[in-house]
Order: sequence, then C-alpha cells, then structure tokens
Amino acid sequence: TGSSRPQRMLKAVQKNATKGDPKSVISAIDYYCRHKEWAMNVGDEKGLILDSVLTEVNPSTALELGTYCGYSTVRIARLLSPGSKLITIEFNPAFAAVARQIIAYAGLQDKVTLVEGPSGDLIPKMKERFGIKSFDFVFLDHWKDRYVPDTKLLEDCGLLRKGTVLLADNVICPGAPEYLKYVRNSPRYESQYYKSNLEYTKVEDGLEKSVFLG
Ligand SMILES: Cc1ncnc2c1ncn2[C@@H]1O[C@H](/C=C/CNC(=O)c2cc(-c3ccc(F)cc3)cc(O)c2O)C[C@H]1O
Ligand SMILES: [Mg+2]
Repeated sequence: TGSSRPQRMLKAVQKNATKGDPKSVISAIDYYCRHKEWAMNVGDEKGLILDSVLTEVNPSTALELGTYCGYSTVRIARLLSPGSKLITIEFNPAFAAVARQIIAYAGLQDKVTLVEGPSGDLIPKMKERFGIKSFDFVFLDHWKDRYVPDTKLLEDCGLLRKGTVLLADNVICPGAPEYLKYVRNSPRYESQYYKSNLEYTKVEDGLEKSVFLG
C-alpha cells in the first residue's frame, strides 16, 4: 500500500522546512498543497485572517476542533504568548499521528495538546482533564454539521465566557448554513463575516467570527 496524502504532506515538510521554524513549516505545506496536491488546510489566504484575529484576541487558552494534519494548529500555536495553551481535537488516529509530527517539527509541541477522540465526548471533559475554566478562542474546522452541536455543547459546559471569540472555517464552501443561522440570529453572539477564498483556489469561502456575549 502506498502513502496517504497526509503522509506525503509530512514528507514535504521534512524535506523543505527547517526544524523548529513554524513559518517554514507553514510555507512548505502551502507550497505542496498549491502546486502538488490540494488538501483541506485553512491555507495561506484565510490563514492571514486567522492570524489577525488571533493577534487581536491573544488567547491564553485556545481550542481547535479538527486538527487534520496540524497546519492551522501550527499557525495558531506560533502566535501564542509564552505560557498560553492550545488544545486541538482530532478523532482520526492516522491524521493525529501526522499532525503530532508536523507540530513537533515546528517545535511547538510544548504549546499544543492534541487530544484524540470525538469532540462531542471530549468537550465535556475539558475542565476535569485539562483544568480549563473557559476558552478565550475557538477555531472550528471539523465536520461542518458538528459546528452547531459543539458550539451548544461549549455553552452548556460553561466553556465560553463573555468575549470568547469563535472563528469558523468554511462557512461558504463546503458551507455551514445552520451554523451561520445559529450565530447570526442568536442574541448571545455578535458575528462578522470575513470574505476570502477556499484554500489554494479562486472559489469563494470565508470565516465567520462570533463573539460570545455571555
Ligand atoms: C466530531 C469530530 N471530532 C474530532 N475530529 C473530527 C470531528 N469531525 C471531523 N474531525 C476531524 O477533523 C478533520 C475534518 C475536517 C472537515 N473539513 C472539511 O470537510 C473541509 C472540506 C473542504 C473542502 C472544500 C471544497 C471541496 F471541494 C472539498 C473539500 C475545505 C475545508 O477547509 C474543510 O475544512 C479531519 C477529521 O478527522
Ligand atoms: Mg476548513
């Protein structure tokens, strides 16, 4: 059996990036996915929006739903202040294994806790397992039909506080229509759409930023 796309992405990082240099890991993945083989990373264009929202929020505790190969994990973790933590959830063991290696190659393993399992099972365990009081920032990039149930679960578990910022990828393509309805119609969120393009393409996509009002 041959290699998988995530394994080929990891090889491209090991070949073209510099160990301990997150920027070079990000560039190596973007180059590979733009010129060799498309993959569902948030990418360089939407990545700049992610970077700017992150810099604005400067979270002490951040959560990512859907690690995949760890591209956005590296993008987020590289911008965290010393002592800040990112927890990322991934239920596919093969993806998690590649992500761990990409995160380690970037030298960011001390800032990131990758937890393997379904978000629906793990979110209710965040407080007891990781001593999380609440998250300052949440990046949603997993199955699009899980965005609403997991947002409601984060609310119900008391993991959102007044001012927590949720940033959701792919609200246009593949689309998360129920999520857009939920955060845009709820009095508990102040939402804003950042128009962009689907990673490595000219197709429209965007990120939705929603501030929890408590
Ligand atoms: C519930 C749950 N718990 C833990 N991990 C979960 C989970 N649901 C998915 N995951 C993990 O996140 C990752 C899944 C992400 C889903 N993302 C996507 O399906 C996705 C798809 C596209 C896309 C766009 C146009 C096209 F023509 C084709 C594809 C683009 C993207 O940026 C995406 O994030 C991997 C999976 O194992
Ligand atoms: Mg995505």
